[in-house]
Amino acid sequence: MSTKSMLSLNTTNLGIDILNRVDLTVKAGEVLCLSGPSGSGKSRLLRAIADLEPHSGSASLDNRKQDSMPGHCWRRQVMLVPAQSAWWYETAGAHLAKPMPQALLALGFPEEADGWQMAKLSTGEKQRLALVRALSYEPRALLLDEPTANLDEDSTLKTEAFLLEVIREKQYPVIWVAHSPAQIRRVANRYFAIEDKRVKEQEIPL
Ligand SMILES: Nc1ncnc2c1ncn2[C@@H]1O[C@H](COP(=O)(O)OP(=O)(O)OP(=O)(O)O)[C@@H](O)[C@H]1O
Repeated sequence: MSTKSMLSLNTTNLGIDILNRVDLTVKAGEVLCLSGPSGSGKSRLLRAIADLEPHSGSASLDNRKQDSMPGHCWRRQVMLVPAQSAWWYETAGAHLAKPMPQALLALGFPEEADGWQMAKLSTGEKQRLALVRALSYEPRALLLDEPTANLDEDSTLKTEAFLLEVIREKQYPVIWVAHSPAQIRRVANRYFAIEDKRVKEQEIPL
């Protein structure tokens, strides 16, 4: 059964050493793309929002504040998919909170992928599996760190289309770190870039 959460993801005066005063509001179903030079703090901003990194200021899901709950409860709701994920179990399927046959199929996995040995998966397969794992936990917001970085053009387009469909259906607020102007154009509702230690809104590239 599909459950819509319709929550907005907010940051208020959030800061880390290399980023100042980040105030973002991402509405339900909205994709906010974020770019910036290498080392400008994109991944660390996502980690701070996921409460995995010390920071000042706060983050909230509607009126529920990050610091009102234990970190692991917050992260179940505000799900970070890092550029590189850690894997604990022997098989792909063992990492999923519930069977996800449609998502696996949509991301180009064959039916038997559930039983695949993690050690044999390619980087791109792991990246797609990390998205399926995140969705299997039924989060309420997504933080995606370059989710198609290791994928070829065809898989990139497939993955974008799949994510946009899920985001629309579930109405997740999403922060999506992306470098490619073409991808930003395809997926972003709003676009921000890091400049001079600040996150600034920009025109979506033409
Ligand atoms: N725990 C830490 N304490 C202090 N500095 C750190 C820590 N972790 C990473 N850094 C530094 O913070 C900077 C920002 O790192 P981050 O991974 O957020 O960059 P990024 O914008 O995501 O870059 P890229 O596009 O290359 O992935 C880097 O210079 C990195 O070396």
